[in-house]
Amino acid sequence: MEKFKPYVILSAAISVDGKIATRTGDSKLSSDKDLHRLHKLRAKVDAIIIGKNTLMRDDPLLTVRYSKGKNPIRIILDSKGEISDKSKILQTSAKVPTIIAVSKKITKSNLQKLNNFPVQVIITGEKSVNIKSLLKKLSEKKIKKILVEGGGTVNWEFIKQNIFDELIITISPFVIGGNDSISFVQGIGFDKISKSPNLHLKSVKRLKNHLVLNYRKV
Ligand SMILES: NC(=O)c1ccc[n+]([C@@H]2O[C@H](COP(=O)([O-])OP(=O)(O)OC[C@H]3O[C@@H](n4cnc5c(N)ncnc54)[C@H](O)[C@@H]3O)[C@@H](O)[C@H]2O)c1
Ligand SMILES: Nc1nc(=O)c(N)c(NC[C@H](O)[C@H](O)[C@H](O)COP(=O)(O)O)[nH]1
Repeated sequence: MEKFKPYVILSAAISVDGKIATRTGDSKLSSDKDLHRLHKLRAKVDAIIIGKNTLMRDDPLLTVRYSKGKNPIRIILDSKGEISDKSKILQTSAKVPTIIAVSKKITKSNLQKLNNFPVQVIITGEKSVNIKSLLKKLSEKKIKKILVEGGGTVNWEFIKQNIFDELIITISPFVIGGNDSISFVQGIGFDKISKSPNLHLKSVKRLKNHLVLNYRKV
């Protein structure tokens, strides 16, 4: 493990066929019990990372609401700074610390839009956000533990670049199917099983019809 890197947990709720959202972007897979578990976990990390598409589709708050505890810093990967100024994340940025990570592709007007809010903008990467460099900057800010809450494109980047330590996956009792629905891990994927990270199944917890699997990278 590189010394500069914070501890990274990838988290998702998947259908039994490995999807995190339908082709229309409907992603409500967790049960209330599972959301309580998720919010407890949020309270134990220093920051949460999501991708721009998840923000645009879900308009999340990424706060701790179903359990007690502090809100982690919210970090959005948004290469061109395209998120809406009406989004809940920007609208609540005075109350919850928020970082928007962008690349050099951001336009002046989008940078100006983000700077109208009390968020920190981190510019790294040529086309998309350079995640390794971002993690290094976050570790310099004493951010030690990060929860990555997807979506599939972001998950692939962390897995492809081998910059995660743990996976916490809830298997929800639904089957979604479809070539155009979103998988837990998008991107081109590995061409050989041997290229996949090796995972050690650390625990299995049953929450009624939902199964919470905790894997560590070997
Ligand atoms: N069920 C779940 O647990 C769960 C969790 C999260 C998201 N979702 C769903 O996933 C869908 C969105 O997933 P997605 O795969 O389309 O998008 P995503 O949320 O992974 O966002 C991808 C976008 O992030 C931006 N980005 C910037 N730098 C990047 C980098 N270095 N690497 C990767 N992305 C970078 C780019 O604009 C990119 O297109 C939504 O429908 C959401 O509801 C489900
Ligand atoms: N564990 C989990 N189960 C789900 O069923 C689901 N849809 C997500 N999705 C993660 C993504 O980051 C979402 O946008 C936030 O879970 C919404 O977060 P808020 O409630 O607004 O805090 N995550």
